[in-house]
Amino acid sequence: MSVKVFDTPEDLAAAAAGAFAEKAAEAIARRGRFAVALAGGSTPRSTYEILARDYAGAVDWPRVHVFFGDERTVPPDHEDSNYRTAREALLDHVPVGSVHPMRGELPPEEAAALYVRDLRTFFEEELPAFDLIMLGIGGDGHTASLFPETSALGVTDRMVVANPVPKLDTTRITLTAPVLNAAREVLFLVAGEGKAEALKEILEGDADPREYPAKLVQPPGGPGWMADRAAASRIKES
Ligand SMILES: O=C1O[C@H](COP(=O)(O)O)[C@@H](O)[C@H](O)[C@H]1O
Repeated sequence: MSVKVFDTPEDLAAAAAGAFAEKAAEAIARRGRFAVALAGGSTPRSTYEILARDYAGAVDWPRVHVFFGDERTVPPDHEDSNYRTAREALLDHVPVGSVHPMRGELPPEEAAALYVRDLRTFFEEELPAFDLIMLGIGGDGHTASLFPETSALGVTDRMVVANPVPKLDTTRITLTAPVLNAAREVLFLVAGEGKAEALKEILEGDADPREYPAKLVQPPGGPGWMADRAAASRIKES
């Protein structure tokens, strides 16, 4: 598995923004639209800011359709909301074609069911073929809101689920592995020393995917990985 390693988180963010723009141009040239699922958490914020600042005129934004890989069960203006991060950093600044937030303010089962409906309406196919899914990882090996040893990990017959996460005493809304693995491209962004051990286990360890759920993400061609030097400090140089 090859990992692109960057000296700083800023270099990583700049490269990720460039990759986003490149994938968008390719998808729009081939299919007339770019359907992307954004990552949550803090890592991608600077990538979104660079896209808003440096790519405002360089991406055909009205043909970009924005979805989310996961959401916290909070209202859209809450500081923990993945939608809020994306809106503040990117979506308020560029004229995207459509935005599809997960409804974190609703009961999570209802939010998951609504998102399934949203995906079906947009993609009109059994499994959505996202042009790009951006993901992060947690220091515990989770990705999207697929946390270690949680019920969502074994789900193969639903696209979106409400996933109870006992250790956080909450429930998250998340795309499931079949959707992540049906994407044309998946790109992981990983920054910081706190992710180094998990990244090593995910890429080089033989632990079960139930322990490191990011291992479940295996789209055709494999996922792409971009990491800063701190996150990549324990993997074999690639
Ligand atoms: O909880 C989450 O964690 C991961 C990683 O977040 P980060 O703050 O360490 O960047 C994220 O990818 C996921 O979408 C998010 O909801």
